Amino acid sequence: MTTPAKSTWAGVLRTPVGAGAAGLLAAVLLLAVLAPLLWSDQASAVDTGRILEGPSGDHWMGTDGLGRDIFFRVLVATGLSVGLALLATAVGVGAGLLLGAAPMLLGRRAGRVVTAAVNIAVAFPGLLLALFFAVVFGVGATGAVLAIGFALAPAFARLAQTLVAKVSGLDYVAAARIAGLGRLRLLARHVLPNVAEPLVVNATIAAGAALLAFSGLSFLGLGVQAPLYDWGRLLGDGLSSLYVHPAAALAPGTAVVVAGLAFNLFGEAIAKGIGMRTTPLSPRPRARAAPVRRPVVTDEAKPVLAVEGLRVAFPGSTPVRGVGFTLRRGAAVGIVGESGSGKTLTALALAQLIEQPGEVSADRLDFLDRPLLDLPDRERKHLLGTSFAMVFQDPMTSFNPTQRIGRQLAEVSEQHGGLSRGQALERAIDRLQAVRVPAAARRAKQFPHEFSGGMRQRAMIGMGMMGAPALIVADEPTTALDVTVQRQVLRLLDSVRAHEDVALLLISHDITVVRRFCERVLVMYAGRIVEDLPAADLPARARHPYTRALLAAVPDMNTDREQPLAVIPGRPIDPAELPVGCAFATRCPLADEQCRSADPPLVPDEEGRRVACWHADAATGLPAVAEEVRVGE
Ligand SMILES: Nc1ncnc2c1ncn2[C@@H]1O[C@H](COP(=O)(O)OP(=O)(O)OP(=O)(O)O)[C@@H](O)[C@H]1O
Repeated sequence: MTTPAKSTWAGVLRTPVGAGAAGLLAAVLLLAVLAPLLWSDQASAVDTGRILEGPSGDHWMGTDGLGRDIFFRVLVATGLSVGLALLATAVGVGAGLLLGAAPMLLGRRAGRVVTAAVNIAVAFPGLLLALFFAVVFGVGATGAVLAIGFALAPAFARLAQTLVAKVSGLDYVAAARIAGLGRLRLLARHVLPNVAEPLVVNATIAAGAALLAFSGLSFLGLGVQAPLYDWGRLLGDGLSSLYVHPAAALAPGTAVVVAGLAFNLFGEAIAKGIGMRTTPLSPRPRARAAPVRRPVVTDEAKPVLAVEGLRVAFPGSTPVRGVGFTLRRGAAVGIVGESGSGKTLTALALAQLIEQPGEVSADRLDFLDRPLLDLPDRERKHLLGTSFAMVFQDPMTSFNPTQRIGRQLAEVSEQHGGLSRGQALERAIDRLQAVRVPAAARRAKQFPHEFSGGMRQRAMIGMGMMGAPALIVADEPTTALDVTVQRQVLRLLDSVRAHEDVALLLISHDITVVRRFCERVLVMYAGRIVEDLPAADLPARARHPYTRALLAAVPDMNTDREQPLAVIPGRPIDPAELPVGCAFATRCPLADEQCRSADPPLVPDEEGRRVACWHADAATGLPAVAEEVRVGE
């Protein structure tokens, strides 16, 4: 597990509460180690002549029923009290982590059973659980450690579950999955280090609670047994003579309160410190307050993205089969195709977001001239985090509903751009302004639900621009929006592309959108690119029967509204049941025996246009505008 960055600790220690709590905790821990070594003899020395004496110069806190010095006994008891409390906390955190990570390690079904059990256990009061386990494990220190440990476990399991689930959904964990890491390694290398901070903070606070619980069990006679003694036992012993000699109970009681406070205050101070963090935990590049500039310097003539033979395979199907294209700075390329043609999987594969059991392979997948599939995790994460922006279909699920928009945008620059919290927030406001969110400074403080759909999508684009993106992949970015807002968002993407010199890959099922905003169009069918042509060539020079059918299915102002809408006959192909020949053959008016027996290759012509059809030349005779083809006619 990684510990919080040095600067965070330094920050915590600089605050008065942090410094006080740290000093107090250090004293308690030091005493726990040294007191049993230094004063054990004085603490156990019996003096029958001075039984139950009150405080005096010889015995600052008086003596107990055997004339032993209470002050020394309280000091020596620090070792057992703190040691056992820490042990119980370790048991609780360990068991909690195991239970919390179970859904990730065991898979969905077994994970659900564990989660249900944890949910039930969390509902029981901790002290009740501790008493129950104390009875199960028997009276004594070991039993009490296990009892308190297991009583703490459900809360830690719940916390670990939430944290693990949150981190598991992050891009870099998905990326690590694609890199083929096993579940255990994924947990150890990518998940646990990222959930360590809140767990450590909670464990510190829980240690205070364990100390209290342990004293309680010992006080009740269920914990530490004679001749051993901890604060709880001393408290129990002292209580019997409370009216004669209150110091005998007050001294161990005060020790419990002070030590408990030390753990609690220190835990709270760290929590606050983490919240006030002014530098990212990792990685920490040298960049300072200056606006984030392009982190990867590339030869402008080189493509931003070069893809060859991209494949996405799942057990039993290969929904993306050999996709290849290049994208240059400032260029806009569109991918169109019906639902299920593999557009989204292509985008996810580019962003390294395909999850197991899916597998991505490619003859070439170079982003900013770096082979994405071969880069070390950390480098790939940084490269994608700074230069690759993704705008998803549903603006509602793109943001964390519990965090303010500005904070979510700022996080990107804190993580990857090396900006401080304040600087990152300033940049977030600037980016929100850039994507034309009105009153950006005020809006930055709002939660996602306070934004309209279009504004959320603009904020998402703004988030993509927190770094210096070289590529924006927008997957159906306007599907969830109404028509006027759709236009605004598309225009915004277009202006970002033009002004920031960013490459844009626009994915849509709507060929008219792609035609309008992109200079090149890739038409996908059954996981392959079947045609690649300049948008200006649509509709006249489209040579694939599928492209022409897509165009023909788009109604326009001249479409006769009395007639049923045109559709492409037949159904899209299931990637698990691909035919031997051309996948479009069953729906194609030009299909013949050759089409049914051999899949046509994607062939470029002298102008760089590519088409995969045995009858590409004949296809230009097919209708490509809506009123020319109607189902049922
Ligand atoms: N996790 C998965 N496991 C197996 N098959 C999948 C998985 N995800 C997607 N597919 C299949 O891959 C094919 C392509 O899916 P993809 O989401 O890329 O299509 P799309 O063209 O983006 O369609 P839409 O516009 O509906 O999102 C579909 O047939 C889909 O069923």
